[in-house]
Amino acid sequence: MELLEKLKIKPIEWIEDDSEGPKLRWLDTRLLPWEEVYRETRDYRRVAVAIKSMEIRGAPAIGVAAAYGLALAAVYSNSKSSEELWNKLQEAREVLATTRPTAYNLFWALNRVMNKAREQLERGSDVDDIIRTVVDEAKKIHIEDVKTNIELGRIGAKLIDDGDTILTHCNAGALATAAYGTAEGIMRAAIEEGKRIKVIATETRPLLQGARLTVWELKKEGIEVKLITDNMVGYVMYKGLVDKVIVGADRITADGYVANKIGTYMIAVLAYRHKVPFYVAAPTSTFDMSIEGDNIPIEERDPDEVRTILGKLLITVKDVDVYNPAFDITPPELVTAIITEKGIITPPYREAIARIVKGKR
Ligand SMILES: CSC[C@H]1O[C@H](OP(=O)(O)O)[C@H](O)[C@@H]1O
Repeated sequence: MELLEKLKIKPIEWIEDDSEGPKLRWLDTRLLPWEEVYRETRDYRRVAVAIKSMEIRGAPAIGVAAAYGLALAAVYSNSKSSEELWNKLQEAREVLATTRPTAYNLFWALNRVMNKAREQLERGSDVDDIIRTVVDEAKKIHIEDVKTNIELGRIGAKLIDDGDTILTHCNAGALATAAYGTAEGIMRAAIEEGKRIKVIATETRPLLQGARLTVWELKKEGIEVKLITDNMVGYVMYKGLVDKVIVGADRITADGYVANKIGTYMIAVLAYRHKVPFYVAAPTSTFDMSIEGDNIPIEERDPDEVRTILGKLLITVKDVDVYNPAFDITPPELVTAIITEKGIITPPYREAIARIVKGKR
């Protein structure tokens, strides 16, 4: 875990040196940029609440948190047998899996931990061995996410030129992952290589992840960032102020359809119209190889997220009907390239994704 110590922002931490047993600690992103408040728990159900309420948000971060949720369920299950432990893990998986439907990393992480636990169960391992396996797998997912982001950043930085202005949407940074970030990871890597970049961040209505999180994250590290409202993207591109777009992803299908924060599709269309490269940064754990086309489940959230500013200021008639999809879907023809920790994926996507994600030759 020494790698984690070097990173400036650590949004999720597994704490073991506590006399009362291990616990999970996380930065409550809902309170940024005003307050840096850390929460902690030993109860996997509280982790589920943190994911659903978006204290913890961002596809990779959700996966890491859910994996640690299973670890907490195992550690505090008080099971008398391996079968009892397995049943309790299945209950915990169900609670964690029903928090948010779109980010594929959630299901990828839960399945990876459960598969390891099942392997131990089928080998006849005892309760302690299964608990150890679950905790160790969650820790592996955590540290792998950091290493993945760093490698993805290094690979993606090749696409960035000195002097580029990069537009990004929502937050795909350290606050959306275990650390370092995907889209913002590419920005960090480019800067570490000595490239001078500027960032334009969209505010990202309705929950303002761009204004609240991306701006906070980049300013904290001295990275030049300019904030715009979502409806300014067209004019900013019309004026030629954007050299590249880099966004994250919540789920990518086997043929390159990209689910990401609502507003991403609009930006992709504008980038296509203005011939601006539109890059998607995502670890291979975001790819759902079981889906093709735009059949991605899109989360619809509380209407009051649209009716108010962060639940505090009503900005419309209080009972107005609302549509609040948290994500949209960008078709592959609008995506210039998908940057992963295993390489840069370019069209034709179905074949290239199978090669990179599944390692198929
Ligand atoms: C590193 S990908 C993060 C991805 O997740 C965000 O969604 P949310 O804030 O609702 O969890 C957004 O779509 C980001 O691109």
